[in-house]
Amino acid sequence: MTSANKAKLQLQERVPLPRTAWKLADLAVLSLLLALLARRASSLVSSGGTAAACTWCWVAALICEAWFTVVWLLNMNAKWNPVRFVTHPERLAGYWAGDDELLPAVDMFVTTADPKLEPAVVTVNTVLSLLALDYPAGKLSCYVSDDGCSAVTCYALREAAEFAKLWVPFTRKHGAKVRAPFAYFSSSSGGGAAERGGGGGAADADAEFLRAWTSMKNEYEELVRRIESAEEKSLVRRGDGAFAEFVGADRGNHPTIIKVLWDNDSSKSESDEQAAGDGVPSLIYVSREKSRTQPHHFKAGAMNVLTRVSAVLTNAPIMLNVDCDMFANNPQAALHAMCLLLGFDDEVHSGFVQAPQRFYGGLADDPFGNQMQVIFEKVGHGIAGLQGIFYCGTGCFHRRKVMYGVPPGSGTGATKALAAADSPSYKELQKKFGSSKELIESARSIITSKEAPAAVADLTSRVEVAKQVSACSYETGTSWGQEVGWVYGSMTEDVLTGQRIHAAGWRSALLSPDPPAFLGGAPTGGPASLTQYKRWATGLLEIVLSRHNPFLLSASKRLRFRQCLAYLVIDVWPVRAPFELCYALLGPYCLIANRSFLPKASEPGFVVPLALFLAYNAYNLGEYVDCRLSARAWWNNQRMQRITSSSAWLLAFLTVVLKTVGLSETVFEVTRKEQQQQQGSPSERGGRSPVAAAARASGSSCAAPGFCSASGRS
Ligand SMILES: O=c1ccn([C@@H]2O[C@H](COP(=O)(O)OP(=O)(O)O[C@H]3O[C@H](CO)[C@@H](O)[C@H](O)[C@H]3O)[C@@H](O)[C@H]2O)c(=O)[nH]1
Ligand SMILES: [Mn+2]
Repeated sequence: MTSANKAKLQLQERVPLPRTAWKLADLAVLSLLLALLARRASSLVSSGGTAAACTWCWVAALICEAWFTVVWLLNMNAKWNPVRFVTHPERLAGYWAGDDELLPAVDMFVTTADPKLEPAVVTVNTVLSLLALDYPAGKLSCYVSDDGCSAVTCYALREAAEFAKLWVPFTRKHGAKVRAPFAYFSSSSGGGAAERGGGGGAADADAEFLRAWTSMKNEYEELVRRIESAEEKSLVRRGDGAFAEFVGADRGNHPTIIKVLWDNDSSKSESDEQAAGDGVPSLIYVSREKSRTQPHHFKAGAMNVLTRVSAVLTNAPIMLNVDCDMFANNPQAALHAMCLLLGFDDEVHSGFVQAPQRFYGGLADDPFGNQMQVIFEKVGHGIAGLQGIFYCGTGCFHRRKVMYGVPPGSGTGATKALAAADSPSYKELQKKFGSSKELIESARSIITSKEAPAAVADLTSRVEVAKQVSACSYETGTSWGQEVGWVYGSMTEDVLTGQRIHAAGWRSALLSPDPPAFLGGAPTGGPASLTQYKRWATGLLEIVLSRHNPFLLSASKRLRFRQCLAYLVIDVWPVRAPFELCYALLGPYCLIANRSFLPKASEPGFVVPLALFLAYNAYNLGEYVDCRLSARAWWNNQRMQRITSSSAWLLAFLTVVLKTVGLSETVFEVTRKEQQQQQGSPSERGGRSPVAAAARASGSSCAAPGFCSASGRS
């Protein structure tokens, strides 16, 4: 083994997590389920059709219980061999011999769709946290897709680009632990010298830091104030023409608007004494063309436009995508991800790198059951041990070539020469990627894994080309939305797209550094949360009923069988609804009709359902305890599970039935994002917070500037 390979191995470790006791518990519940089925089947046979209504109940119960057993088996499979990935970003320097130039570039995508449901301040915080990541700024570019076509969002980002010139150097200089300003100012302290490690000349340094902190906080509050007072109409009317393109633009019908808000390259020529290192990453605003006559495919469509726009501008080999409300919580997130993208001997192991969804500001004990901590912990790590974690739509690093449909094995080592030899023809590329010459050339360089093409010198000079590839009609007759890019046809484009990648033979890696790489917002209200569950369930059933059904992919492509079963754990959500509802109604029905669907307490057979009830609930509660969650959270989630199943999942089931018979269409209902504070514990985040203290004193529940005033909106 070469020394380079050794260094590679050390960037990450794949650590199997032992769970012998859990496996025994899995089997115990399974045997009880089987015993229940066996007893029920045998008593049905022996009763031989006496007492018709009773038999009817028992048959229904048998069918439901058989289904529950299938669901249990699916979950068992998904959880059986969990793994964890440990990443060592500090070793990256050794890997490259300290030459940052060798780190791959990353194009970062943020999507926003509605300035009302997704306030611009939220998006701005996400963008700022990405711009301030610990990574060479010249290697990062941030693209924001605005499906809302809002001048306010564009204005907010333009202001954010200005603020970033202060913010990025500030966070780097002081080693800020979290780089979304709202989270930083609600958790850090201007007087917290300890936070920065103290050291010699501490008093002077402290005074200087306090000055810098205070002035930065003022700047941020000013930024928030400007954004919140910005008005669509007056911006558009403004004389300077900066927002001229928004005049008369209707969000469902308008030409493409692309604005280079900041070009990192230009910072190098500028003698800006503020700019530390190589300055601030580029920031590009994109509002793709919309027309009422063309489908726009919701988020998947937006992601594909960003993929193409970035291809003709910066063409980074790695793409990071986050939702507008999901900020980078760990400044080293990109470096940790690189450990997984570069750290395997064979890149097949990390076709993409996904951080589990974690939420900030969530309600205590998860009353709406939408934080899904146990699922991510148990099923997430379990699937990571199979072919790899699912793509969750946000907090994910993709290889561009994987998105372009390149199968594993091409372009590495010995096969590299081969791939170059049968480099696809211009015609083939045109058929797949569409007519743009620039896009075809950039795709060719990605597919053949040639050296990264020289970056475009001046981003603005390419805007016209970028507009061409963002047109509504660009995808017509190409492979976009099918074999290339984000896949169309499901409300859960993320699961569908990840499935295609796994079916191509790639594996994926789970990114779980401490602190978590990204934090997002979860709905804090019942209806929003149920709407979200309904959309997911709709999308999942759409997948099951399409040609992307996991069984078909497993039979015809390289989706592993156990991974296929793992996908089914979530794919069957809506299908669970009718069974769970039926079983829940059996009890009341039997009470009213004076029947029973369970053995009487005096009968010996009673012990099986009783033991199952106890074992199943103890198992579930045990999982919550294992994830350091409260019994209250367990109870809340059990309750929400019943509600979700009999409302959101059931409606999703019916929606897809209606869609299948051609009576309705499915639409993506955007989740409302709330402006709220970061609720990380101050001690964990580094010290007391004067802002929080002030907020407490004034009786306000919100500590983050700019996040209080508007919370009444939701
Ligand atoms: O037409 C649209 C609709 C949505 N979005 C964006 O898509 C993202 C996700 O939308 P959201 O309403 O927040 O949905 P969630 O249910 O919270 O999202 C989860 O589920 C989605 C699939 O249903 C995934 O795409 C997301 O990444 C995942 O976080 C947001 O950034 C939106 O701005 C668009 O860009 N265009
Ligand atoms: Mn969301």
